[in-house]
Amino acid sequence: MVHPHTMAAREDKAAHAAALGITEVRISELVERFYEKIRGDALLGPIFDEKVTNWPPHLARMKDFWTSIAIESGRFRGNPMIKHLAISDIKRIHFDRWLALFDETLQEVMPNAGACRFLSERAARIADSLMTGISIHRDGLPEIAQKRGD
Ligand code: HEM
Repeated sequence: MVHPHTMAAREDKAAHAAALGITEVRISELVERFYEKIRGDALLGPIFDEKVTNWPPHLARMKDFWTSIAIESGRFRGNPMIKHLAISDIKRIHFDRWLALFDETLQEVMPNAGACRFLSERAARIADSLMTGISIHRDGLPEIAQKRGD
């Protein structure tokens, strides 16, 4: 049985998405257009070209990912941190460019400012946590290094 609290949270999420006009069709459009821009981008295109050899499954996963975030939890099962740790030389500038293209696509696809803001904030938060994870993986925790005196 699904726990009643889980059920309530699930309904809240679906209701929130519906109120903002975030639908599966719009998420699908968002993902398709966003990765078109990414592939044509001078900074990000080459990174994706190297890693993604088969686009349809990647796009399907990303649709599941955004559906999980915005409409219905549990659609996506994956490990974004591991995937991004495996990209050498990924830096803040890449995330900033990624977020700029994402925001641009939101404006084209989503029906109102509230939907754009919601998805933009979620993307920015995830980008920050990926970037933090990548920095710690590379350089260790600066506070700990300081306490060690190195
Ligand atoms: C610097 C910017 C970024 C680059 C270059 C990048 C690149 C990639 C690459 C190459 C993959 C692996 C594809 C594959 O192996 O099939 C991937 C997967 C993924 N990315 Fe990113 N990404 C970036 C930012 C983000 C951000 C900000 C998010 C979320 C808001 C995100 C969400 C994901 C997810 C959910 C996956 C699938 C993970 C999985 O399958 O377990 N990415 N990304």
